Amino acid sequence: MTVASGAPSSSQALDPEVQEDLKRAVAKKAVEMVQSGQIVGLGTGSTSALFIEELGQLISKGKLKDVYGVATSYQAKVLSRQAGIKTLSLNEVNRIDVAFDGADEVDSQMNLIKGGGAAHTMEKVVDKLAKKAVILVDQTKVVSQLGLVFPVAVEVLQPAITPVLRSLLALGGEPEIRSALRKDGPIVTDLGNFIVDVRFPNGIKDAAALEKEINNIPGVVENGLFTGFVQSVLVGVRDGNENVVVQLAEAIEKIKP
Ligand SMILES: O=C[C@H](O)[C@H](O)[C@H](O)COP(=O)(O)O
Repeated sequence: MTVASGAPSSSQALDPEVQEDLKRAVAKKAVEMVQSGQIVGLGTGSTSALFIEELGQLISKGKLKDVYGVATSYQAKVLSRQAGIKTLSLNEVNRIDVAFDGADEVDSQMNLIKGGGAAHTMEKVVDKLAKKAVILVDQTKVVSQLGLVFPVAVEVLQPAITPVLRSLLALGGEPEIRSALRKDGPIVTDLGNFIVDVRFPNGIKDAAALEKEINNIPGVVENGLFTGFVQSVLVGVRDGNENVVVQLAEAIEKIKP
């Protein structure tokens, strides 16, 4: 299965309303994968927010029972509460059956860039602990090479920011401390750290190696490259007839930008 021909390439922006329709269609499809009694990892971001809303509706209609969420962020926790989904902390569960999460970029190997919402550290913990991680994206997120458009988010301990910036430069990146829209100065994550966005102007050739290299820098908490463990991606696509189609890719080499 490939993403439908006629779909705009990932570099082409979609009308925001169309993109929202694709995300909604993916969220609706994804909740069909949840079963009663499951513990579900809940990602962060606009696509995950739609998933949480749809999941809450199934729970409130009684179509799903005894489902608990494990939230990856403050946002996911608040949205879950609003949607009527009970959440448990990671320390209160002995398993996560399945995690649903968004992404900023996905390549054909199902490697990801995440962290546009600065939540990638706990997302990586929850997604990797889950028996299965399902990634929810619209067609604009599918790329031929990671990093050509989106920077890699790196969560950094505040006192280590300067040496970490130096090390990221030495890796060939162009690091920039993420600043807040409505606050002067850097954003501080749910975990109390800074975020550095690192651009790699020629794209990322070996995402798995770069993920490890960045995490080896002392002072780095976690970076937004997710490599080698995702096996399911739901992609919302607008086909040649302008219909919304949701495609499930379940093996590497199955997603084409
Ligand atoms: O930190 C945020 C997350 O990694 C999000 O899952 C990612 O940025 C995708 O978000 P959205 O669904 O809003 O594009």
